[in-house]
Amino acid sequence: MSVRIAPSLLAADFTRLGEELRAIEAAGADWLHLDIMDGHFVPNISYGPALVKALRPLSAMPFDVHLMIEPADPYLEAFADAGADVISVHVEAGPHIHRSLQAIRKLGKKAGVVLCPATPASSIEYLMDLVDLVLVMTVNPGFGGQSFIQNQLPKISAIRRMIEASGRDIALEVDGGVTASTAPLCLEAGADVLVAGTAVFGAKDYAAAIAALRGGR
Ligand SMILES: O=C(CO)[C@H](O)[C@H](O)COP(=O)(O)O
Repeated sequence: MSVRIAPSLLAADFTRLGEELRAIEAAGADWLHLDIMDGHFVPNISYGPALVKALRPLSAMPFDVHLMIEPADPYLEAFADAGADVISVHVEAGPHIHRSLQAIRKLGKKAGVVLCPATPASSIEYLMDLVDLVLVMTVNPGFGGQSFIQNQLPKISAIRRMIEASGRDIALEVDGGVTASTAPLCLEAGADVLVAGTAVFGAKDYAAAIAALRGGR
């Protein structure tokens, strides 16, 4: 299974975002992960579609937009227009997740569903035909630099089994506290996309940090 590394912009130097984006791409990053926070669904505020749009011309990497916002539906079009390739919504962020996922697909984008650490794998059982990506949060969303919640590993494995059973091409992404030490556990459990903020942007050598996360895969 190929591994894709998606550095999270949240940990980049905000005074040099264009340079940071070019640096991670040159260092071998596969995707750019963009964390959108609303100060309501999560206790933090990050940035919005205007930033996604400003960065879009600077990179050919797929833009992986993680919406930590409630409600999400009124903003899907703005992120699609801004240049997102994948748009992910939280299963906990609204009563009609099927509608949100269908709306993302209708905008011509890949649809992702995200689970907070306390949310069981079974919550997405009836969504497998509507998603192109499942994102398992291994921290409670809202902040970078938190510790990896180890008990999410069986959930990652359970979702890998659900994906295999679906027969569909669905990416399995992990986000939160992913480092060179925790990355192999995530890959062993069945993840194939790793989001890392601190472990990449906090490193002196981005290429070495990304290679360490990939672990030779
Ligand atoms: O979604 C997020 C926070 O809600 C971040 O993507 C995530 O926490 C990455 O940061 P780090 O790698 O430093 O843990």
